[in-house]
Amino acid sequence: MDLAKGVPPGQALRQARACLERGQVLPSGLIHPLVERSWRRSQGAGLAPWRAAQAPHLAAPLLREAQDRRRDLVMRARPVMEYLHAQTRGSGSMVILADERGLLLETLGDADFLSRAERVALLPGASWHENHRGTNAIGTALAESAAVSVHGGEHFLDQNSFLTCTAAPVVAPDGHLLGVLDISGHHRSRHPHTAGLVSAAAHMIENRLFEARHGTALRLHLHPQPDGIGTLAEGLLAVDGDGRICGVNRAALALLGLTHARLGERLEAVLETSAGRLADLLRQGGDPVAVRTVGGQALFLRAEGLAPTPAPVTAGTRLRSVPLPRPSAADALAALDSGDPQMAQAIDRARKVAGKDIALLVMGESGAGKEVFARAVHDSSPRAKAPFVAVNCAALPEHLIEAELFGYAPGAFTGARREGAPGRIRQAQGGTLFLDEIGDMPAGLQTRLLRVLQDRQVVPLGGGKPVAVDFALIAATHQPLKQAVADGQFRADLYYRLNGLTLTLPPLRSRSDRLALAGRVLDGLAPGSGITLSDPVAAAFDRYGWPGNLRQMANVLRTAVALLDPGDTRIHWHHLPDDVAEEMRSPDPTHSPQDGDLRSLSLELMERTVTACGGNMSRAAQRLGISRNTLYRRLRG
Ligand SMILES: Nc1ncnc2c1ncn2[C@@H]1O[C@H](COP(=O)(O)OP(=O)(O)OP(=O)(O)O)[C@@H](O)[C@H]1O
Repeated sequence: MDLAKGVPPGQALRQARACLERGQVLPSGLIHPLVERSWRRSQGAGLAPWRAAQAPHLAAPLLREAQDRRRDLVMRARPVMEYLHAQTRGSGSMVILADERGLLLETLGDADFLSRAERVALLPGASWHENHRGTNAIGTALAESAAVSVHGGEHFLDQNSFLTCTAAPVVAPDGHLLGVLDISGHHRSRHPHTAGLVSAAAHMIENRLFEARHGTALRLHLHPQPDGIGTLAEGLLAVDGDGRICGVNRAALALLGLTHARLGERLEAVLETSAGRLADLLRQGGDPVAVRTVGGQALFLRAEGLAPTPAPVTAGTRLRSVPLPRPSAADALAALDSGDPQMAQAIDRARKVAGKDIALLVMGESGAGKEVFARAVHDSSPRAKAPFVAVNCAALPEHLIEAELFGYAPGAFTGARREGAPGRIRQAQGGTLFLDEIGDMPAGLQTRLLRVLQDRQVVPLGGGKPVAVDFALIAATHQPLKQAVADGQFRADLYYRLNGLTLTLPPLRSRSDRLALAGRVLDGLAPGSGITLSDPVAAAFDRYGWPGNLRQMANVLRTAVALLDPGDTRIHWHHLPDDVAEEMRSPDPTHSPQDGDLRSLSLELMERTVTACGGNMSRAAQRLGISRNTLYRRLRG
C-alpha cells in the first residue's frame, strides 16, 4: 500500500502534528488511517514526537549473530540490494535490509546521505521497530504486514521528519515473515516510482528464497498468460514428495486465491491436474500448457524439477513418481573445466570417486569455488536426484549448529519448534551433506559428527530413537586441517574420516584460465549478450591478485554489467567499482599474481577497505568479494 496516495495536503498534516504534540484527539480523516493507527501505537509505546529515540543498538558480535540467523535472507537480498542501489545511485538515498524485528542487518547508500542517516542511526545493528522509533516505513511495514511509504512529517518522531522511506515485507515460501526491504532518503528525494521498485525488489528476493529452498522439488510456474511465465509476476508453487504443496510465492497466492494456511494440502485441492499430465509436462519440459484452478480460472503452467516420489500409493493418490532423464554424469563437473591444469586434475579425480562412498575434503581459499565444486560433484554423482544440503559450520553458534545438524526432539530446548526438527543430516538423506568451514566446527560437535559418520545413524538432541542415515559427505576448509590436528584443535580421527580424498582448488591468481572464467561468468550474468572486457581491462584482470578469488571476480563483473548502458557490450575501466579499478591500476608490483606474499597483501587490502568503508564490515566484505566471516577471521589473524 502506498501512503503517498492518501497523504493530505501539507496543512492537514501540520494540523495533525499540532494535535499530536498537544496530546489532543486527532480529527478523523486528517491523515491516512494507516499513519493514524501507527501514531496511536507509537503513543501506546510511550514515545513522544519531540523526544529523541532511545532505541537499542546491537554491538558487533550480536549483530553478527542476528545476520547469521537470517543468513539465507541476507545472501539472497544482497544482489537485489546492489541492483536497487545501482538504480537509485546519486539520488541521496540508501537501501536497507532489516529482520522481522526491525533490526537493520545491511545497508548500502550514497555517501552524501549516509552521514545524515547515521545521525538518526540508519545503521546496521539499530532497531527501527515501531516501539523504538515510532511510525517509520520499516517498523510500520512490519506492524501492518504490508508495503508502506512514510514521508516527512508522517514519521512519529520529529527527528526523522527529514526522511522519506518506503518498505516492503519479505516473506518466506512457507509464509514466515523474514524481514523488510527499504529505501530511505532525504524527503526532497521522494520519487513516485520508489514504492513499485521496492515491492518488485522484495518479490525478487522472495523468488530467490523460493528457488533456494525448493530448488530440488517439483516446482510449478503459473501465470494467466504463457508469456508471463518466467517473469517476476509468475506464480511459483513447490510440491513435496507426497504431492502436497510445500511452498508458494506471493504471486501464486494471489493467482490461486490461497493463503499460507493452505500449505500442506494436496495439489489436486487447488489445481485440476492429473499425475499423468504432470509426468508428461516434466518429460517434455518445454512450452507452458493450459490448466484450470479448481475454481475454474484458466492458467498456464510449466513444471520443473523432480516429480513427487516416495508417496505411499493410497486410494486417492493421483500423482505418480516419474523418472526424470538425468544429465550425463560428467556434465556438472565438466562445466567447471575452463582450461586450468590444476583445476582439470581436481575435476578428473573428483569424477573418479563420485558415487563411491569416499568422503571428499575440498581445500582452497575463501571464494575459490569450494561450494560450487561440491555441488557439481553431487550433480555428477548417482545421488544427483536427492538433496544437496550445505551447512556452514562457522556461521552459527555452537548450540544452534548442533540443533541444525542433528535435529531435535519436540520441546528439546527453549525456543525449539513444538514438533521438533529433523536436522540437516537427515535432510541430506540419499544425497550429499556439504560441511563448509569444517575447521571451525567446535570440539564437542566434532565428537558427535564422528559418531554419526561411524554409526551411520543420528540421534536427535533431547533424545529419541536413532535414525539410520545414508549420505555422501563433502567437507571444505580454507585452513590447513592437518595443522589444526597437529595443534590439537581438530580431532585426528575425524580428520581421517573426512579425508577419503583431499582436493585442493587453486586460488584464482594462480589459475591460467582467468580470462576464460571471466568470459563464463559474463555469459552467466547476461546470456547471449556478447559482453566482453576491453583490452586494457582484460590485461588488468589477468595481472590482478584477486584476494577474494572467484567470488570477488563474479561481484566485480556483476557490478560492471549493471553499469553498462543499454546496448553496450564492452566493459571499460569506468564500469568497474572504483576501489577495484584503483587496485588494478596501482603500479604496486605486489598486485602481480606472481608475487609471493599475497597473504599480507590481502590483509593490507582488507584493512584499507575496512577503513574506506568507515568500519562497516559488511560493506567492506562485499567490496572485497569475501564473506563477512572470512573478513573477521583474516583480520583476527
Ligand atoms: N566455476 C565458477 N564459475 C563462475 N563463478 C564461480 C565459480 N565458482 C565460484 N564462483 C563464484 O564465486 C562465488 C563463491 O563460490 P563458493 O561459495 O563456491 O566459494 P567458497 O570457496 O566455498 O567460499 P567460502 O570459503 O568463502 O565459503 C560463487 O557464489 C560464484 O559467484
